[in-house]
Amino acid sequence: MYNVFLFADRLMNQTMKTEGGSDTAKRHAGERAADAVEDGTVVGLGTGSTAAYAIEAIGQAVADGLDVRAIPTSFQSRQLALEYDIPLTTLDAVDGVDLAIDGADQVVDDPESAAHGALIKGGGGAHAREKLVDAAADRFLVVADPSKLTTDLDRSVPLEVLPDAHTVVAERVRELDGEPTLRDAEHKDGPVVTDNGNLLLDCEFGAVADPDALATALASIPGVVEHGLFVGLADETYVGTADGVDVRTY
Ligand SMILES: O=C[C@H](O)[C@H](O)[C@H](O)COP(=O)(O)O
Repeated sequence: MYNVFLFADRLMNQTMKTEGGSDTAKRHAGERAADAVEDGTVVGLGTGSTAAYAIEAIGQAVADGLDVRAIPTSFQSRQLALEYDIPLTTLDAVDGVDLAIDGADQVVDDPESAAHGALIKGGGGAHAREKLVDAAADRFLVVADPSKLTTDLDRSVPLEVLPDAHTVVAERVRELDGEPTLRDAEHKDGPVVTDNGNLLLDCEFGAVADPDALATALASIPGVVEHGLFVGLADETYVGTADGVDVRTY
């Protein structure tokens, strides 16, 4: 019972991080994604309030006998996996990742666009390890509620940067017509420090016309550990609704 309250408390904190979005929709997306986890496989556990519902459902399946090994993408997802007794492993201890389930801050939902299925991630600062695991997976399944769908990626793009590099990276972002802001912590003086000991720059570019080109430009800046543009990585998005789930396949 204690674990249930702890989970609910954590989930509430995660949910407060996101603007909008229905918990019912998130739960539907997460639970349906957990159904895709097959016996005997390696699964990547994403981060955030939507992925947390998938982790909860995988935990229940494990309690019912499902055999999986999971690779968490953050301190948060590792803690949830431990609470649910989901067996854990690491990327360097497995031959591959069968399936990764992860949330997103924005998902391009426009079949006419070359960017259909492109994502912005990193609202929780976890995108570096998320990209590592999501990109390694044979199948990357995004879980989202309808508030995440967009025709243009127009939220700020998070960059995880080496601490010494934040001013020089910020200057390079301005040269790309972006406006960088060092992410401040809410319950600590100073900046957010990621799970990897780095800092975060949230970079406003307006509506990103060519996510692939911006991703290439950001990746080439020395000191950038990882950016939050996920282009060409997602295989499917499960969009939770009040009644069920709509599936996008790319
Ligand atoms: O760094 C955080 C991750 O990229 C999350 O997956 C993303 O922020 C979505 O989180 P949520 O499902 O809470 O909106």
